[in-house]
Amino acid sequence: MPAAFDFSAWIRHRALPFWRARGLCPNGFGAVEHIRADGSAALYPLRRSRVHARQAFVFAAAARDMGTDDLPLAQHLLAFAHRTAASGFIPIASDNHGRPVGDAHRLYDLAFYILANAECPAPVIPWDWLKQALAKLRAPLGWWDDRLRCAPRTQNAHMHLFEAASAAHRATGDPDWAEVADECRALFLTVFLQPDGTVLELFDAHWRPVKQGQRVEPGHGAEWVYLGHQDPQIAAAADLDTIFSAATRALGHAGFLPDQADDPLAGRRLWPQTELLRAALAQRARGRVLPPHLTPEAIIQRIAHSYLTPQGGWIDARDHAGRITAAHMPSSSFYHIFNAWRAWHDVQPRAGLTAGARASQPRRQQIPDHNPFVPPRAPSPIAPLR
Ligand SMILES: O=P(O)(O)OC[C@H]1O[C@@H](O)[C@@H](O)[C@@H](O)[C@@H]1O
Repeated sequence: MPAAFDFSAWIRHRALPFWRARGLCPNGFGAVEHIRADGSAALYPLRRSRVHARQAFVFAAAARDMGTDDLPLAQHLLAFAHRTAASGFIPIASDNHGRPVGDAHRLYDLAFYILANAECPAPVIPWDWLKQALAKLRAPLGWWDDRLRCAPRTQNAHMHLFEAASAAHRATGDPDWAEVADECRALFLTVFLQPDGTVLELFDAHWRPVKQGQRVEPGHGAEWVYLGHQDPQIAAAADLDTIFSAATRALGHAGFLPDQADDPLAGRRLWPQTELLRAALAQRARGRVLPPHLTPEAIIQRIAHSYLTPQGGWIDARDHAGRITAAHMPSSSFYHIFNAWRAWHDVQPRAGLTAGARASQPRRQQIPDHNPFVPPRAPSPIAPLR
């Protein structure tokens, strides 16, 4: 089945202009936390630190892969994120005057600082600063989730640290980042991944799974299938087919991944669907024959019609019955969408390229501006650009 939805045209001509126009603080204090359903930027809610870094990643990636002029914007966002951490600790968030709020120094947020820095052709944040920031969270095995060593410890933060450290190693060739990735990989293979292919989320200080609140997020299983496919050591050591089967066992009747497995009333955010798309692309690249409802073409159509808006925004969450539950579009979801676009176009991470060579090799794709949704779809509840 040919894909009717033009993902590239949507990203270039709808999403990037929409988020450039509305997703940034007009006073220069980073990215907004979300855009409201009426299309207006929400200027007052606190902006989580990860949001500036994730949007920096997206704009740097667009500059690199699509040849857009977004690199200065990415650099501005990441430099702002860095400034909010002038104390040496990454705040939980910043306010609409750019002031840091909290100093938890979360591993999860730091992972996105590292990832965005690696995406830029030259570091915006000194790599040594990022290494020191990580050293503040060092644990006997892995890293603490924040500087207060709050429990439970999470696989999620280490999954994103694995992604970021791998990117930092590709960008710099620095073996220190390879060591960070090695440790996260080992944790995945020996602690997080279960024999039945599920991935547990929560652990105590000694990496024993906690019982209370323990859960399985199939979106994370799907994410590991893609990350594992990109990583020869995981691909050799883990059974990606079993992980893919475990994640897709949770699929609802309409073909969407719920946020949580084993809960018939679980809602479904946008991001598990983009991770399912990446996992399906990985499985196909590995020569697996996918059932019709799990082909990448089928998944992208479902994403386009259930979540993406013609204006370049998104409906971020629906409940188990498909009803819209998100009142706004979080900026943080663009990172997932852009990564899915990368996988869809098989844009591979490029190892061994120097920063200068990367900067001079943007993929200047010519993408015509036409309706990315073919055939025309029902009007979106999101207001058009004014
Ligand atoms: O909830 P936000 O910040 O949009 O993040 C969206 C999701 O990203 C994924 O990669 C995971 O880390 C999830 O646990 C997280 O919920």
